[in-house]
Amino acid sequence: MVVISFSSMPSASSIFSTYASISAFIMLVQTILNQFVPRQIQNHILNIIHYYFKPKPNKSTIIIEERDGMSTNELFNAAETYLCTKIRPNIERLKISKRHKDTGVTIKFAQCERIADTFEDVNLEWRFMFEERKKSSKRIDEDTDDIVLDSEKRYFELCFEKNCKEKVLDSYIPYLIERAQTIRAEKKVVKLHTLACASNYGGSVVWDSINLEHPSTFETLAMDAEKKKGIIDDLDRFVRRKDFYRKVGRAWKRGYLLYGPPGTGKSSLIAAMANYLKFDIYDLELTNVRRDSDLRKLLLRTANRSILVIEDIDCSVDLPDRRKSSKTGKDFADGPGHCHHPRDQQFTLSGLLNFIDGLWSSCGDERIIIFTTNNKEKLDPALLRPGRMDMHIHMSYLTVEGFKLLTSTYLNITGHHRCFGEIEELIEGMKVSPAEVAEELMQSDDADTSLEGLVDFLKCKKSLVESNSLSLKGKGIDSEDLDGGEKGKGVVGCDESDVEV
Ligand SMILES: Nc1ncnc2c1ncn2[C@@H]1O[C@H](COP(=O)(O)OP(=O)(O)OP(=O)(O)O)[C@@H](O)[C@H]1O
Ligand SMILES: [Mg+2]
Repeated sequence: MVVISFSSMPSASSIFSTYASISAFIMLVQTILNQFVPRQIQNHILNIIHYYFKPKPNKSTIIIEERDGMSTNELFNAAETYLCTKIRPNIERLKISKRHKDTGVTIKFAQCERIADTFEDVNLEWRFMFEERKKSSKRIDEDTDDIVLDSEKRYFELCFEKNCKEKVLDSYIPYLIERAQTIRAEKKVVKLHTLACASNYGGSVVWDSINLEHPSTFETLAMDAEKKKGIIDDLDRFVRRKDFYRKVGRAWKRGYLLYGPPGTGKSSLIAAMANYLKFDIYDLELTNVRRDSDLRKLLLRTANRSILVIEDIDCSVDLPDRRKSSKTGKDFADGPGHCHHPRDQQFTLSGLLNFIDGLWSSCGDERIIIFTTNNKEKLDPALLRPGRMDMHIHMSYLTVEGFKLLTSTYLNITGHHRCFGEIEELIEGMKVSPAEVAEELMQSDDADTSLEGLVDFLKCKKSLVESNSLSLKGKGIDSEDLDGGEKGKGVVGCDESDVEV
């Protein structure tokens, strides 16, 4: 909610509705004084009348201070961010700074400034002001958690015609907040939060963050174009559906399950999603979490507009299923994806799922959760049931279309190359991951050498696969059975059983 204070005071001139009536009044007084009062006293009286009755501009002023008590005034920050995009050459002094983790410089005003703006035909004048404080006041810097001494009071004055007050409050201020959010989102550095052991917290795990430098984007991902568009549209729909989620009474979260063989781009897709949405990633390494209570603490310390990632869910930790853990209270089943738990591991799949579906998702907004696995069929059914993961995305082996994208990003080849025919035939007849091909394309600066190397690599892999499958057939084993359930090698895309909410 925005708290507003106006600084305009009722003036004597407000007694008169127009400038014309004030002027008429002054002329009348002057005529009377001319007849009865000596010249010197006349001037004195007229000065007083002018002082109190001079026509005042019909303006309102909003004051936006930097602090509201001890807290930061978000409107001040929004105004500062917004106005820095309106800086004209006439501004003489600016402060610029860059912290270690920033990608660009931050611009701030260095002296009192006036900046004009217009919004739907309303003329607005901003004034940046600061005053020396008699006594410095302490505050905590929200970025660094350091205690800072403020020796000056900084604020903005926003002046406009009085009759535009409603438009300014109801439309211009929300517009300014939204613009500032967009500007900040564009400049935002995506962070990767990983688990670290904090010795000063009794050895418990805490989040530690670094800038996410992963350059993966949707443009560089070798995927079927239509499926890629499907994922982008899904993300766009998710972020703009705040009111929808509220209306239907659902927590504003979305779950994705990425599955497929190693090196097909599951982690790259996560990075592409984070870079696209500018959401931070929380990489939850389950093997480092011992108890449900630790998990809860960690999840509650994740921020809004973030992606919680649990990679290799089938093998990162043995997660006993809900039924067995609730009945026996101890650790559990053998079988696919289940091995014996270490004794001190009091961590359950139900703990994870309950918390994610329940309290965690209702405690924040715009949460995305992504599980990845190489073996979807080994996952606990509790994870796969409809409604749990909203979209199942199958990342599969390289297609010809994917190969074309890789050669354009890695080798800048957009047209044809003499090796393409042979490579495409080889790719169509075998299972090769984008990671393997990408690795070959990086072998040389020279495109011809890289592509010739790729042909050799693919031929070699093909003959290896063929001789392996021959020897397996000799032992009566179907090589398809050893392929982690990967059926065929269709393009990367959504499963037929994808669940859409
Ligand atoms: N679909 C793809 N498009 C473009 N590059 C890809 C793709 N898949 C893999 N790569 C390349 O291969 C590397 C490894 O891929 P990535 O780590 O995303 O695979 P993964 O599916 O997560 O594998 P794993 O199952 O082993 O975790 C990436 O850094 C990227 O360079
Ligand atoms: Mg991965």
